[in-house]
Amino acid sequence: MIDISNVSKIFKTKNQNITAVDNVELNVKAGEIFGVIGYSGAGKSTLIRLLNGLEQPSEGTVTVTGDEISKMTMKELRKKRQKVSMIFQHFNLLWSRTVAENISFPLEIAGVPKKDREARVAELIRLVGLEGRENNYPSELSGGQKQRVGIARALSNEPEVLLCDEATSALDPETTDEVLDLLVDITKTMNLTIVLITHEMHVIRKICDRAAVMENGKVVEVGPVIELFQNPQSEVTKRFVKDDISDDDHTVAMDEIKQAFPTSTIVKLTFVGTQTKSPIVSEVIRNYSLDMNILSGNIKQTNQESYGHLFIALDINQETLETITEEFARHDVTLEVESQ
Ligand SMILES: Nc1ncnc2c1ncn2[C@@H]1O[C@H](COP(=O)(O)OP(=O)(O)OP(=O)(O)O)[C@@H](O)[C@H]1O
Repeated sequence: MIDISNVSKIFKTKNQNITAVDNVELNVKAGEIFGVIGYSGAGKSTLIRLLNGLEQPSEGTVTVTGDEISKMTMKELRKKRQKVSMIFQHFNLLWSRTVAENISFPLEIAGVPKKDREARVAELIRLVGLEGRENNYPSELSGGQKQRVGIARALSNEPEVLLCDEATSALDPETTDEVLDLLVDITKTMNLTIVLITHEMHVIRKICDRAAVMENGKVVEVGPVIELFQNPQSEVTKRFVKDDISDDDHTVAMDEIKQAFPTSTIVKLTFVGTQTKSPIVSEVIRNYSLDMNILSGNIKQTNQESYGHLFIALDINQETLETITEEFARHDVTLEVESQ
């Protein structure tokens, strides 16, 4: 679907050459939500702009749905951008046009007849949940609603690829989640492939299938999101994961916990890509008639799996402990004894 092969982008300024993208090799599969994460200056914006020809590579090739972007003429690129569309952090709406007129704009440029445009705009407005707002101006909308207009506009020409440039960075956490949910929905209903760039691991965790981590223009790590969380390799990935989990609190409290439950066995359950949605903990506790206290925990959800940990205090004998350890293991949950 998308193939980035040995791509570098060097900006030549008066005083220096800046390597914004450094020998990057990436593939994105059809139907995937692929994330690129990195701190400011890592090269994310430059990389995503290479995908629709807003930048041309200094070296290497970028191929999107069969077309090598750097070989295309301006006219071909303009047409291609209807199929590889983009949404932006600051929405980039036309302020003197209403919601409906903003969404209609790319259709006008593509020469779609008025009647077809109106039907398509109405459909898009429904799709992004903006019914009743057709005649409002962008200044009359909340940030989340503005981004919904941006999404509807980007979808008007039925793209194959949607590029998202920090699309939720200007939004509050709740609105961010709503917009992310909308992106997941439209990926499925419209057979889209999404490439998004972000500096927030939360965004990657919530909706991406795979992600690449960038630093100094290079991709330092790439893989399924759950693997990046379970087993981050590079320092920068570890920092992103740690910021998202922020799970240090239990170590501080463990001594107090032991004092509070002197006769209990304290165990740590680790969920590593646990696929089951069934409440496995309560199931095991019920089946073995155990007494349990949940002490602390941090379970996070990726778009498919759970990961994280839970500390619990149990009144349990050794034999049952061994049995439930096996039971949890069958559900991809690891049980470790912290204190007995
Ligand atoms: N047009 C340009 N001319 C010169 N240097 C540029 C240009 N665009 C980007 N750069 C430089 O390339 C490097 C990567 O920038 P880029 O904007 O791609 O990073 P980023 O990860 O998207 O960061 P941010 O999140 O802050 O936008 C930076 O050092 C930046 O200053």
